[in-house]
Amino acid sequence: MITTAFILYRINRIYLLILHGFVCYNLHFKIVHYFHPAYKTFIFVFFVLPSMITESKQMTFVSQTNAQPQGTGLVRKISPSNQTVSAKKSVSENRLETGPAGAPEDRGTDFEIRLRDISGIGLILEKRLIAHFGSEEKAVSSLLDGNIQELCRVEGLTKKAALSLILNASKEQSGVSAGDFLKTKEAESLYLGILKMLKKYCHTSFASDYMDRLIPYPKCRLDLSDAVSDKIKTHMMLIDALSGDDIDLIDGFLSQIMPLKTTAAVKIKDKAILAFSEKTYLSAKEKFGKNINVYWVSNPQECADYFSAYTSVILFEFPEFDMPDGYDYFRDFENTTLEQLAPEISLDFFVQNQKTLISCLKLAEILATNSNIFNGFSAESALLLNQISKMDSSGNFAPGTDAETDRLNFIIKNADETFLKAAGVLSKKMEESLSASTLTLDGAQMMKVMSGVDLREIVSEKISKNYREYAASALSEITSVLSLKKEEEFLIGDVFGDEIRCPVSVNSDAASRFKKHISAQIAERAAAYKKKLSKELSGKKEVCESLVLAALEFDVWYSAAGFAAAYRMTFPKIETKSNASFFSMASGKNLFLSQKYGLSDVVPVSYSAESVTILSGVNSGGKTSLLELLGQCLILAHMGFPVPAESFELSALDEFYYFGKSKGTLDAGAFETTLRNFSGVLRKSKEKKNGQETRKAIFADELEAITEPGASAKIIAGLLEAFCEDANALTLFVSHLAEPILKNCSVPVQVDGIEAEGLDENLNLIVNRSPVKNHIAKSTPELIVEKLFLSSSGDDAVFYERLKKKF
Ligand SMILES: Nc1ncnc2c1ncn2[C@@H]1O[C@H](COP(=O)(O)OP(=O)(O)OP(=O)(O)O)[C@@H](O)[C@H]1O
Repeated sequence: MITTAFILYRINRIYLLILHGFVCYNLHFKIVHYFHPAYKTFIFVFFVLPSMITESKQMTFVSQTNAQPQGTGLVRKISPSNQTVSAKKSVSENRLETGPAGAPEDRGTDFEIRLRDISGIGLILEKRLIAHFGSEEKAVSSLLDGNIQELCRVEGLTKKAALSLILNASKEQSGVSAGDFLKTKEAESLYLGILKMLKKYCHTSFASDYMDRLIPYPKCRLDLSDAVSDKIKTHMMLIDALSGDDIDLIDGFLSQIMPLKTTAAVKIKDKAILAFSEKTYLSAKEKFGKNINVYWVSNPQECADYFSAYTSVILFEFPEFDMPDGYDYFRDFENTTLEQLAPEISLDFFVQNQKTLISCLKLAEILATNSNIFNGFSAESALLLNQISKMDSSGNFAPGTDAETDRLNFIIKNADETFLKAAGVLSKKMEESLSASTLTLDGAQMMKVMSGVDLREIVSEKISKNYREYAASALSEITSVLSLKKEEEFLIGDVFGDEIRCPVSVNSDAASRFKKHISAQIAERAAAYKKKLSKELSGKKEVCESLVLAALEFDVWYSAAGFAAAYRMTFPKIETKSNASFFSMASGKNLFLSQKYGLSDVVPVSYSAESVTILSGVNSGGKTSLLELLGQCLILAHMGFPVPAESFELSALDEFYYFGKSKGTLDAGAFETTLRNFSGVLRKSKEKKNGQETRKAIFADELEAITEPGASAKIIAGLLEAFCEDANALTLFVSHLAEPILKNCSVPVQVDGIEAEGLDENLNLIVNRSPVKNHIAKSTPELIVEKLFLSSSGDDAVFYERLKKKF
């Protein structure tokens, strides 16, 4: 009994506990009352009382705000003004407010969210999130802001998991989830179909992921959809104001924006810190070891090895032995920063994210001239853009930004070719000169040759004047082609070697000495530039991070507005007070058909209905498409989005039930499930939310397929009768059985119809896609059979003809 009591205590169910207590008491006092008399007190003090306290706390919290229980420690206070999808009460201008909106849950007032309140966050993840963000408040903010890039950096958190946490946090914040409005699987797939289309307009994965957080809100939380409407309206106005060229530019910039890459673990490979004492080694290892290799050196040989293995050596102290020259010494270890040791580290963030940052800055620049959506493009942003644009992909000068670096790079690139070319010209001149010469030796010269002196020496002497002249001209040509400075000109003096040879060759040692000198100059210049740039950019990282976040968030609303503009959508008018359940649509176009066939090929449909209606009509007349379109409009309207119609008015809803065409005819399983579903809908009709009756739309498409036609008509009639009794239900059933349903219905039900007049010369149905009010339309399947017969041949035509004869 104690065990059971304990289990009940753990699950905090006071009524079960009291029941348990009651049973125990009976058992105990009637049967085993000779047990210890303190048992009764024990049960009450240790199980009933704590349970009552906990339960009463929970009940207080639910009745107060539906927010989470207050606790100690950190929390994010959320006020309507700082919610990501702002819960700011801004009544849409399209709202027909004939009275106060349905009582929203108290989520709109200040409340607190703790990490553990968010579904999916256990103890370990809670700790990791706090460790990563520095505090629980920051972690909660990050979740509510949907900062997926940062969340993905939390240990063990995949993108999928981070997205799911963001959705859960969003749900915790608003108190509602998509499932509160979308009550059937088909309603959910309609919503997912819309999201899929919407996501195609997103330029960044951030925006695409964010779209999952845009859900249809029930009547009691339409304040949240107002915030969405406001955002989309602002961005639609922006799109209207932009020129086609600007739109192309914005689209291009947005497509370049990627999640920011972090540089925390960057390792500098060409630098090393040498320590000559254990103390310095340990401190340097701890402070800089993550980014720069640190070595404890104890002898000159080791020291020399490190000097030659690394381009740059950093010291905080000197050894007792001699060491090579060429190191960077930092006297004040404590105050030396990583950026001072390796300026390229702080530059790395800008290098790695250069494309994204430039795109964001250019986007900010273009938006600043067209709107006030971004906080203006300041002189600081312009400077930042200039600085970041000057870098190449390694943080060096980008081509065209430093004339001297460009000149030096040109030399490196063209030196070998220029030397070879000059050597070729020189050789040719020498050849010409030699072939036009004769050599006459005097007696002394002949004696020299005979005593072993090389004839080349004598020839060289003879032609040296010419050679010097030609060589000088070749060097001057090199100087001019490579735009060499005086000191560089001096360095190429021996590029053709010391001796006169023909053909003339390039002295590879001299050439590589020269190139080494030029490369050193480039490196020196790059290092100085990096140092200067990293100093200028230090402290700008946070500005850049918020700029990128702003650009990503811009993409969310800009893409949503782009989607709305592409399908010429308009904002609906939602009636929140009227007792009537209705919708009224003018010139609507099914989004899925528009996507498939193109907007201009879809015929606009107008239709309005209230309470309970049957929509009858011709096969292929567009009933399913219309029902789907109305579902799209209901969902989008409750999301705060515009709808694909010239105008759309509706009574606000809490729930949407959509039953698509049943796939299994005469399937007992499908039949039973459908009846159970409707029983659930009717049961819920009687439930109240926040003291208000639940307003719902129930759309069903050809429900008759669930069983044989006669029985179907009876079942549907029964369902419609039940819905007629519910003033809060907006019911629209598409059916080919309007007449038998009416016969079986004890209450009058409105029937509208889509009727076809025949086939046109292209065998298209001549049909008015907008239903005629109070009209039972014939299904006229014979028209479709006729169409198939006329458009086919051979065996197919024989088959269709046979069917045709049946009518
Ligand atoms: N508004 C429209 N504009 C253009 N084409 C349409 C429109 N509505 C429907 N169609 C076309 O008609 C086809 C059939 O439409 P739909 O399935 O909605 O008709 P239905 O009345 O439900 O037919 P059935 O009673 O046979 O199930 C669609 O696939 C589409 O190609």
